[in-house]
Amino acid sequence: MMDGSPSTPGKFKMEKPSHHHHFHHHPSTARLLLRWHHSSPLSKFAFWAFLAIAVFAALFLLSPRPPSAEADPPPSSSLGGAASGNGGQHRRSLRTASWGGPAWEKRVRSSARIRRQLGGFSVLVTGAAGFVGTHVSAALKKRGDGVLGLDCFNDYYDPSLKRARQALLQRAGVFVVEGDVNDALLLRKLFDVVPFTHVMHLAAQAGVRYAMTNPASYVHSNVAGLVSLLEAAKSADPQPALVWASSSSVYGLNSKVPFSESDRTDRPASLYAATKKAGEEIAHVYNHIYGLSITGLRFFTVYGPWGRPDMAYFFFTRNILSGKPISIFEGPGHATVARDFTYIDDIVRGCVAALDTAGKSTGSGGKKRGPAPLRVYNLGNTSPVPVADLVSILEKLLGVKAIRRVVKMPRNGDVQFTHANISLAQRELGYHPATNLRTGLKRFVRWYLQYYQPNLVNKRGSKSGSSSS
Ligand SMILES: O=C(O)[C@H]1O[C@H](OP(=O)(O)OP(=O)(O)OC[C@H]2O[C@@H](n3ccc(=O)[nH]c3=O)[C@H](O)[C@@H]2O)[C@H](O)[C@@H](O)[C@@H]1O
Repeated sequence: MMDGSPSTPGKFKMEKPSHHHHFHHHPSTARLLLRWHHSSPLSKFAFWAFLAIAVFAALFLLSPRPPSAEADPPPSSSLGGAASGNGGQHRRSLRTASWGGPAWEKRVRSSARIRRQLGGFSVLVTGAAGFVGTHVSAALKKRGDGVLGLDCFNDYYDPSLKRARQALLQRAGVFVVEGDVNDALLLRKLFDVVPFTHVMHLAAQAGVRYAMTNPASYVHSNVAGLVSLLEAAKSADPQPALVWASSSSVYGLNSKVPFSESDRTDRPASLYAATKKAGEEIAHVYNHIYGLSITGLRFFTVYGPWGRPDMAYFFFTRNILSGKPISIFEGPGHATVARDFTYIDDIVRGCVAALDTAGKSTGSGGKKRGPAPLRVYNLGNTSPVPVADLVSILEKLLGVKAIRRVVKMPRNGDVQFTHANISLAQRELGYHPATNLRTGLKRFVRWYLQYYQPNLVNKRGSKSGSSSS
């Protein structure tokens, strides 16, 4: 398994039960038993109490882990919603639903309050503690829109990174409610408390290869979670306009480049892609029946500061720095594997433009009043880079040679090549990506070192003046 692999439900290895020990053949066990026999009632009580707690803790830890990642939700902490599920596997939660109440509602309202004069939005951002969600939330807040976040803080990747993003947002005045998009009660409550003008739906189970490990998680977040959200949005009055994250992976085995929105998307190569494609079809239904204004954005391999540790550029950096080998995939016949890597700031501009240009939903209270917009856009960089070149850039920026292992691309859902045609987004959203991979990775590396090795950076910084540009 690759080092960058996320934590998975399977990561808790069950120890083989060892209760078939024949302790009467075992002198030390026999001695222990004898001692136990003569021990005081108090220490026996302590023993049983300890055992009960251990069993309880083990049951909790071994229960299936929650689903989604980047963005999407189960509970915990003081504001957690109801227990989140994972397809058929529901994670047990020791916490009870604790959202709601006047103080909580006040926080929600205050975070969602519009603070600019003309035409401000009130936006519910799902997956707000995710990579893209954090950046979009901060950008909207900065220009005076009201922003309320929702995130489940699951452990698909290190939740402490999500917590750090949450802290960042909190300082900016964005409250991130902890809860699952599958929690219909919580969603209804949020729409009752705030008349959201827009929803930026970024909660999802991301990652292409992890879909082979935990398929249920993709169905839970990307299909059931999306439907749950659309149900809440269509019943809300007023109905919000919805912008959500689809994926470049929907192009699947499409070999016509660059990929245009009108190209075939009926040959996904991964379950992840299939759930995103399903999302696009589901969007059509809710637009058609309920008059919801919906915009799908097909993101192309988004990278940058505060990024996702499960993505290649991120764990390559980690491995290069720690002297571990990295696997660079190649296609059949040594064919290059390449991605249209897109920098986060460009993506944020695309997201905000999609919100700005989203027409209104026409329904209310679940009834359609007229046709509403249904749109889909590629948000890429239109400049694919081979993965091997990405590694060379990282080597230069880090000043460390990578230990490269070129391996045949495993049959794990990856496609060989992505390349976005962005002319539609250019025309209709004014989307003009402005960051090449070198510049974007430089900013990523600067953030990475500051975040993970602040002491080293400060030392280096004090020797050479400044490490940033
Ligand atoms: O464009 C998208 O919609 C998708 O972009 C990324 O998916 P991916 O492009 O596969 O990004 P990485 O997982 O970071 O992989 C980047 C490249 O590195 C390659 N790779 C990955 C892992 C590895 O060990 N070696 C390796 O060469 C992959 O084949 C791929 O070409 C995200 O992870 C998805 O969540 C997102 O939906």
